[in-house]
Amino acid sequence: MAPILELEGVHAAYGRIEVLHGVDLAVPRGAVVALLGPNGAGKTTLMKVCSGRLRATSGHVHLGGSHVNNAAPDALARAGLCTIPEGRGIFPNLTVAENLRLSGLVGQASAAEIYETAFTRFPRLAERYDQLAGSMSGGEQQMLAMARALVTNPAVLLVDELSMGLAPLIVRQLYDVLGQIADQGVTVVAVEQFADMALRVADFAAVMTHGRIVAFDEPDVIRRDLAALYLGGAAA
Ligand SMILES: Nc1ncnc2c1ncn2[C@@H]1O[C@H](COP(=O)(O)OP(=O)(O)OP(=O)(O)O)[C@@H](O)[C@H]1O
Repeated sequence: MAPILELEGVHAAYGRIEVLHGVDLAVPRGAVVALLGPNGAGKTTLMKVCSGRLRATSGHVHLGGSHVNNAAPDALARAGLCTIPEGRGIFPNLTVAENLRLSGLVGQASAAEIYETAFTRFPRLAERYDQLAGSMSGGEQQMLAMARALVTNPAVLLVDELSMGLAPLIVRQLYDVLGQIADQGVTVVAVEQFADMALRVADFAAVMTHGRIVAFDEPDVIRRDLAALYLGGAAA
């Protein structure tokens, strides 16, 4: 089956400094792909290119078979690509309910449908319906970010550092939910520093160092080779 998200020879830069040096990545439809790599490897930059927040200077990005290099973030969202950015992208001064209603606009769902989707998956958010998002715990905020993504009914979900600032137990629970979301047919790409957590639910893992993908394989293979890949970079 053709990959749902595919990158070919993608280069990207901040000003004159190139950060992605020819990224090739094929994300199979319905899979969970963990995108691993050391600090500064370019993982977040790759997410930005995929979600239309940074233009590739060359190369190709395909979503569902369509060429989407220069597509704007809102057009990509309508095409089924949803991003949970580093820092979660929620509105801290709005309530849980308001945050959910805003995201639902993308899919044109009613408020009742939005709440049902979000609260079925995350009952704890229902208890905090009127609470300001910024006053919730980090784990609850990440649940809200995931719920906001879910209500857009995405085909592909890009998640950047789900674990950021959270206790390992919470991270484990959130990854379990991500696995359940994937079981419903959503393709997931999860950028993660804590390789173990992401590899537990991943179908495949990609390792990025120095702006290139240096390995793509099943989690057990990547787990075994991870240290060498991080250190060697160009070894694979
Ligand atoms: N807005 C920016 N302007 C200039 N350089 C940037 C910018 N954002 C990132 N960089 C640089 O690009 C490189 C890749 O950064 P990126 O955030 O993509 O890496 P990462 O793999 O996600 O790292 P981390 O795991 O630490 O978040 C780094 O050298 C970083 O300093």
